Amino acid sequence: MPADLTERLATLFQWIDPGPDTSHLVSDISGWWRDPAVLAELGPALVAPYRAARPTVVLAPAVTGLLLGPLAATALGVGFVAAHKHGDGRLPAGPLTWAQTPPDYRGRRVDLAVRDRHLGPDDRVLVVDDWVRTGAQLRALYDICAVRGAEVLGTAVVAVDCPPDVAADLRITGLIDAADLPT
Ligand SMILES: O=P(O)(O)OC[C@H]1O[C@H](OP(=O)(O)OP(=O)(O)O)[C@H](O)[C@@H]1O
Ligand SMILES: Nc1ncnc2[nH]cnc12
Repeated sequence: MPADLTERLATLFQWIDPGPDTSHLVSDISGWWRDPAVLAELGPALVAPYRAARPTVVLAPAVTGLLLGPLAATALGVGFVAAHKHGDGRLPAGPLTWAQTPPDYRGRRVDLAVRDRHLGPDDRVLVVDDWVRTGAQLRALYDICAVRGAEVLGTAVVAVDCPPDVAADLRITGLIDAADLPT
């Protein structure tokens, strides 16, 4: 993890109390996008561990992945594929491959879909996301890649908040350990 970037990610992060109707704090990562130097460095830092494996495409889930994925893809000079969530009202038309997640960090099972024409057997896929807790969404993305015959190289996230065995199993690299974010 690049030490200077990691430090700035921590400085720009906040936990927010959404108000009296909510029992838990929510993460606010908007400061990462607002800082021009961090925004410019995120893509190159995320993809650095995977360059040698020559990914052909970056895959990321809605909604935050739609921001981070293209930063990573442009850093590599490859294209970007979005994974859409059922229920967000913006399902794409045409042939799709679906997978359902195990229960995620909110206890939800999420249905994710990827356009078939954008992912295939010639692809070596780098998955990108902002945060990983249970790995549920990543597992569904890996399932979709398997159905499409694409090879998953691993996942690059900003904040690693999962047990080490999950990180090892899913080949996750990160820019900051969530334990190092301010409380
Ligand atoms: O490891 P997991 O338990 O799967 O949790 C991590 C996922 O959950 C968050 O997304 P969320 O569904 O909250 O969507 P968002 O990007 O719209 O915030 C985060 O962006 C990851 O995709
Ligand atoms: N964005 C996020 N994704 C997963 N787990 C989280 N915990 C706090 N914020 C989170």
